[in-house]
Amino acid sequence: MKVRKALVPDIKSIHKLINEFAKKGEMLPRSLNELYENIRDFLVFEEDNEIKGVCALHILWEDLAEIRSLAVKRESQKKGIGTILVKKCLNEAKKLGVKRVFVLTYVPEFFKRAGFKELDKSKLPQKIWGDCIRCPKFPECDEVALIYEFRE
Ligand SMILES: CC(=O)SCCNC(=O)CCNC(=O)[C@H](O)C(C)(C)COP(=O)(O)OP(=O)(O)OC[C@H]1O[C@@H](n2cnc3c(N)ncnc32)[C@H](O)[C@@H]1OP(=O)(O)O
Repeated sequence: MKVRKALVPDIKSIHKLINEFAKKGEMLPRSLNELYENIRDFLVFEEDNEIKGVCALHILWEDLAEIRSLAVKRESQKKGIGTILVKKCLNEAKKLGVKRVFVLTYVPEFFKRAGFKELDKSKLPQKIWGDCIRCPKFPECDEVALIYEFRE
């Protein structure tokens, strides 16, 4: 078992994993193009030569990053993989010097267990809404915003 940076040959598996959940409305879809362009944001959880989980950390501004596209294969859920991936992304954000990491999600309870606090979406800077125009739900966003702040 290992968590590692995603590689180009992983993208098709990552695409399938994310979009299976996206088809059911559980998370936002990602195109192959977006995945290749942002590959350096992605971590994968690999076990028995299979990608069982994926998560991305996207830096947005001097003091703000976003955790995106977290997905764990249905049969591998509830074994701690999602938490491991989120913690790795938070560690990376800390190392990079980012002070706050937010998520937009339909599973706020999972992120609360990982130390995130719920936040009024309107408190997030305008900059983050740039990507929302491509979201199928725009402008009726029903995701919950949560934030993780590192202590000084
Ligand atoms: C920013 C975004 O990307 S939001 C998109 C999130 N992704 C999805 O919703 C896609 C479908 N869901 C999944 O892939 C997974 O269920 C995930 C990623 C949400 C959770 O991954 P898992 O590996 O199952 O989580 P993990 O085993 O680390 O669970 C940690 C804790 O959260 C709880 N938890 C897991 N999923 C959920 C959930 N959907 N709602 C509430 N609590 C949850 C677990 O019960 C566990 O609690 P415990 O510590 O008391 O036992």
